[in-house]
Amino acid sequence: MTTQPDRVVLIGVAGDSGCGKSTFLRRLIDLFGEEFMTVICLDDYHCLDRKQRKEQGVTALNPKANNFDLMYEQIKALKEGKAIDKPIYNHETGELDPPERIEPNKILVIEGLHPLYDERVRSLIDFGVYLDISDEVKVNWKIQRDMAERGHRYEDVIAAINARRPDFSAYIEPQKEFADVVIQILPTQLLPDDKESKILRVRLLQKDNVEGFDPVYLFDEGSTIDWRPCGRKLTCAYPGIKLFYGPDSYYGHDVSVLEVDGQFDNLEEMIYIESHLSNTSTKFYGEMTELMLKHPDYPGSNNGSGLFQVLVGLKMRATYERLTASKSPVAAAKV
Ligand SMILES: Nc1ncnc2c1ncn2[C@@H]1O[C@H](COP(=O)(O)OP(=O)(O)OP(=O)(O)O)[C@@H](O)[C@H]1O
Ligand SMILES: O=C(CO)[C@H](O)[C@H](O)COP(=O)(O)O
Repeated sequence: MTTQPDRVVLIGVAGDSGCGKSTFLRRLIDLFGEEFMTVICLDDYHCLDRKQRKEQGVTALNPKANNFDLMYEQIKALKEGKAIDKPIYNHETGELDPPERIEPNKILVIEGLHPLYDERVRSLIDFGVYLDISDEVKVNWKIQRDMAERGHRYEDVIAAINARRPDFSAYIEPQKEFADVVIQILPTQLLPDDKESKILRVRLLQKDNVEGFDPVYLFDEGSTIDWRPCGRKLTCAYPGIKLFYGPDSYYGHDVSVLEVDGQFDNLEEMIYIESHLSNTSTKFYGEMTELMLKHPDYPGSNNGSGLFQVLVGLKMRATYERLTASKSPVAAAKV
């Protein structure tokens, strides 16, 4: 069930398949509530089905395989409070199913390969995130998932990743530039060689000077800080944990970087980290920790990826509240 919103706030979540978008979306539900949030997977705008892509020798990442005109028209209509009949791409058959009716909702999330690709669609987005998984980590996650859960062979997983690489670089990666925040997932620097990417170094790149978005910072805004938290207050096994905060430049934009390398042993102790962060957009002291404690079972909950997904979610909520406050304070208070 949805309610007719006064203002539809549009969130874009960009990233490759298998890079953690679903986990991130589940965390957003904690902040917005399932009823007020509608998610559209942009795979539904594939205009070439699996057979046609094969015949024409293009991947799903190629803009030719996607109908950006329709995507723009329909997302715009939803933002204007109008219902749409959205196509459905069926991943089981590789074909398009009959369209489904989508009503506007308070929060509309468009997730997938191309939310920030088309200039017109991009101009509608109120907050955009790009999930940037380094090649090394992507290969390890995909191998672990596709071999264990989907019965794929190692060589096939590698071949599939390699086949997508050129189009990924040409059409997906350039979207990083347009995101308000990028979550980068990299191999740890705490160990000389972590072959399975068990320990991660996760960076949150937050664009500076974006209206209404105040980047989260550690200790002192604008400073450069390396922090090894006290082992008595934040327990963590070998190789430990390291945080960093500081300014940087990214695709010509000034950004504030927050980084966590390593993993947390005890999520209760996140309160120690939370007490040293500012501009988190929490509504009460401990809210960030509470949100992390809700889902200790989600992938990445014990490292920077879970922490940054929660922080980005809090920033999205702040954007929602800012954009709806002037229109209807009652609507904002309901979420
Ligand atoms: N932060 C993380 N830490 C470790 N593994 C992760 C993390 N996020 C995701 N994964 C791994 O990647 C897999 C895919 O995650 P998820 O389903 O959230 O991604 P997705 O982008 O929605 O994928 P798809 O588009 O293929 O459905 C998970 O099952 C898990 O194995
Ligand atoms: O990158 C993808 C996004 O999910 C898929 O590969 C794309 O949507 C094509 O799907 P399928 O392989 O099921 O035909």
